[in-house]
Amino acid sequence: MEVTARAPGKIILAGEHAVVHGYTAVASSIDLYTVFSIRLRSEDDDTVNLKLNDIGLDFSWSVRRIKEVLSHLGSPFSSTPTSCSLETIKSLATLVDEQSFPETKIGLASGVYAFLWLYTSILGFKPATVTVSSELPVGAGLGSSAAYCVSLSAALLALSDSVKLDVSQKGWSTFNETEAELVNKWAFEGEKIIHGRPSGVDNSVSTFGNVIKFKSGVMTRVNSNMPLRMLITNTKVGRDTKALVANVSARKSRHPDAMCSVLNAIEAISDEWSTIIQSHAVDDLYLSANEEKLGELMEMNQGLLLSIGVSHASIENVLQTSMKYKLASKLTGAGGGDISGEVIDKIVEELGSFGYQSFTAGIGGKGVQISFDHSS
Ligand SMILES: Nc1ncnc2c1ncn2[C@@H]1O[C@H](COP(=O)(O)OP(=O)(O)OP(=O)(O)O)[C@@H](O)[C@H]1O
Ligand SMILES: C[C@@](O)(CCO)CC(=O)[O-]
Ligand SMILES: [Mg+2]
Repeated sequence: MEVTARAPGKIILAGEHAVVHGYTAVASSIDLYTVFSIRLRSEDDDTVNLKLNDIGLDFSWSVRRIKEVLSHLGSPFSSTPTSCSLETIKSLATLVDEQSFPETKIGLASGVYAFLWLYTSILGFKPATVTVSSELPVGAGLGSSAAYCVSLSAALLALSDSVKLDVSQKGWSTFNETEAELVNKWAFEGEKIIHGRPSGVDNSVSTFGNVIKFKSGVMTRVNSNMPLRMLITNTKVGRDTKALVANVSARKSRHPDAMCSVLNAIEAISDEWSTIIQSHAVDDLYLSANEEKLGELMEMNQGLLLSIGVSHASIENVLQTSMKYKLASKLTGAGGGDISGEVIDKIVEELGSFGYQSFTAGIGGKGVQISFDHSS
C-alpha cells in the first residue's frame, strides 16, 4: 500500500514577521500543493530511500546506519511531538554528509534533517521509499517548508499507530480535528529545524486550510466573505526564511521601542484585514470600497516591512511596476525576494520582462488531505 498526503502552500495577507514576536497575522491557504508518498518496503530490505523530485536529489540510507547514528536517543521514541536537539541535528547532518550533498544545494539540507527527524520519530526504523514533489516554488514565501513538513507528517502518521484512519476510503480524505492537531504539532517540529524560530502560522494554515488569524501560537478561523484572488510574483531572488527572521530579531534587540511600535502597527493592519474580509458586502459599491481598503492596508504593511528590513530591490521593483497601474502590493512570507499583489493581468507581461514569474492563486480551500493506494 502507498500512502499519499498533500498539503497546501499559503499566502500571508498581513502580519508576517510580526507574528514571530507574538503579534497577529492573517494567512490563507492557496491551491498549490506539496505531495509526499510513502511506500513501506519489506522488513528485510534495509533501506530508506528519499526522492526529492523538485530539487533533483535522491538519498538512500540503510536503516542499520540510521539506527547507529541515532543510538544516543535510546528507544522507544516518544509518540508525542518532540523537538530535535542541536546534538541530534549534528547526527542527522552526519547522515546527510555521508551522501555527499552537493555544495550548491547545501541551503536545502535542513529539509532533509527535518525529514529524518520526523520519519524516525513517527515511524521508527522501517524501510520505505519516500517521494516528494511540489507545485510550490521552494523558498519563495509561499510556505513550501510548511507544506513539506505538514504533508510529510500526515503521510507518516497515517502509517503509524498514533492515528486510526479508514484505509479503504477512495480518493482524498481529511483528518479529524484531533488527528489534524497532531499532524500540525509534528509539522511545527519540522519547521523548527528548517526555520529556527517559526511562529507556527505557516504549518497551521497548511494543516487546517482556509483563512486563519494567528497570534502567540493560537489559531482562530476566519470566515472570509470576500472572493479574493491574488497575483503572486516570484522574483526568483534566492533567500532563506531563517536568516530573514533572525535579522528582524537582531533589529528588534537594537531598537526595541521603535520596533515595538512598528509591530503594533502591523498588528492593527492584520486586525483590520480580518474584520474587512469577514464583513458581508451589501452591494458592489461596498465591495469595491472594501477592496480599496485592503489595497491601502497592503501598501501600509509593505511600508512597515521595509522599515523592519525585509524588503529587497526586486520587491521594490515589483511595487513600482504595479504602482504604475495604481495597484497596491506587498511581499508575502519572509520577504527578501518575493511579493504578492492584487489581481491584475496587465502587469504580468511587464513583470515578465524583468525575468519575474507571475501567477494567480486561488485563496482558501482545504488543508492537508490523505489518500491510500492499494493497487500495488
Ligand atoms: N519540495 C521540496 N523539496 C525539498 N525541500 C523542500 C521542498 N519544499 C521545501 N523544502 C525545504 O524548505 C526550505 C525552504 O523553506 P523556507 O522557509 O526558506 O521558504 P518557504 O517556506 O518557501 O517560504 P516562507 O517560509 O517565507 O513562506 C528549503 O530549503 C528545503 O529545505
Ligand atoms: C516570516 C514569517 O512570519 C512567515 C514566513 O512565511 C515567519 C514565521 O511566521 O514563522
Ligand atoms: Mg518556510
